[in-house]
Amino acid sequence: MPNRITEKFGELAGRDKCALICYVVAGYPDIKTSEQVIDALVKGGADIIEIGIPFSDPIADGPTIQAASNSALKRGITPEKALQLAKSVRKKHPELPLLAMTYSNILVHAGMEKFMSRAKSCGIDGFILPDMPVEEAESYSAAASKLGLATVFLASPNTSEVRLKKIVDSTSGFLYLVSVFGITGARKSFEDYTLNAVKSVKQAASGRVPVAVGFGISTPAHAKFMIEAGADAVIVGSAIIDMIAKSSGKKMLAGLQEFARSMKKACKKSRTR
Ligand SMILES: O=P(O)(O)OC[C@@H](O)[C@@H](O)c1c[nH]c2ccccc12
Repeated sequence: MPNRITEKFGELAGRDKCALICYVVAGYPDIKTSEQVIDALVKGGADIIEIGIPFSDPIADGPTIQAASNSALKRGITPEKALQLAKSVRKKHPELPLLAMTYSNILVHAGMEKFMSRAKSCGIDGFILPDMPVEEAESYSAAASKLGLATVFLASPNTSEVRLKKIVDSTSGFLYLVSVFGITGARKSFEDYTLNAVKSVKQAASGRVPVAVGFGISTPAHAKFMIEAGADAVIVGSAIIDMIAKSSGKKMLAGLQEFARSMKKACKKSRTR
């Protein structure tokens, strides 16, 4: 089922480019600014945006994103307000692939299909639910395919071959490979096991679905490392949230645009592969 995500990957592959996927927390530091953050990242070259819908118990998130989520929740962000943000971004960026990144409790609480249908009407192209294992995703995947929404499933460096096959068969849009063991948060460097994981997941995906790598990526060199291992996209979250926490106003937005530009510049496939 083609949608903005698959079209974007197709367009980039044709130009030997990789996708830069950026994660923002809806409502952090406030709704208006999070929309300006998205504008700045897109201006800098971000290809796909993950809109984080803050949740009270973000188990897979490191301190940076937990703090941002808690701050947004304290300022009164709700799933509905996060979807309103998506709607406003959609108006400004008709072709920008948008993913809702949140925890399955939010969907279950609101009514799975009802929430997904509402998200679709606000311009969301797909979901990433880090706590939705592929083994329990039947009704979620059924609702998504009925609505024409992508469901991005996650694999990690120690995902078994059998489970990886299930994830490749079930994921749509792209497959999210978590680069390291542990939680989100900018890392200084990556070890060989990450390199080997990218290669083996790419092999398992065998061209059926793009592979995006996330967790810890915060510099162009990191992006290059993942792309040279075979990644079709890199995902950056905490490094962006850190920049928002450390700055404000026009300076912060200009910094984010420049950061996205420098990361996007590294997102090109080396022809030698
Ligand atoms: O923050 P990092 O280390 O750059 O990783 C991306 C990550 O933030 C984003 O994709 C994400 C935010 N919350 C998550 C929860 C689980 C998996 C992934 C995520």
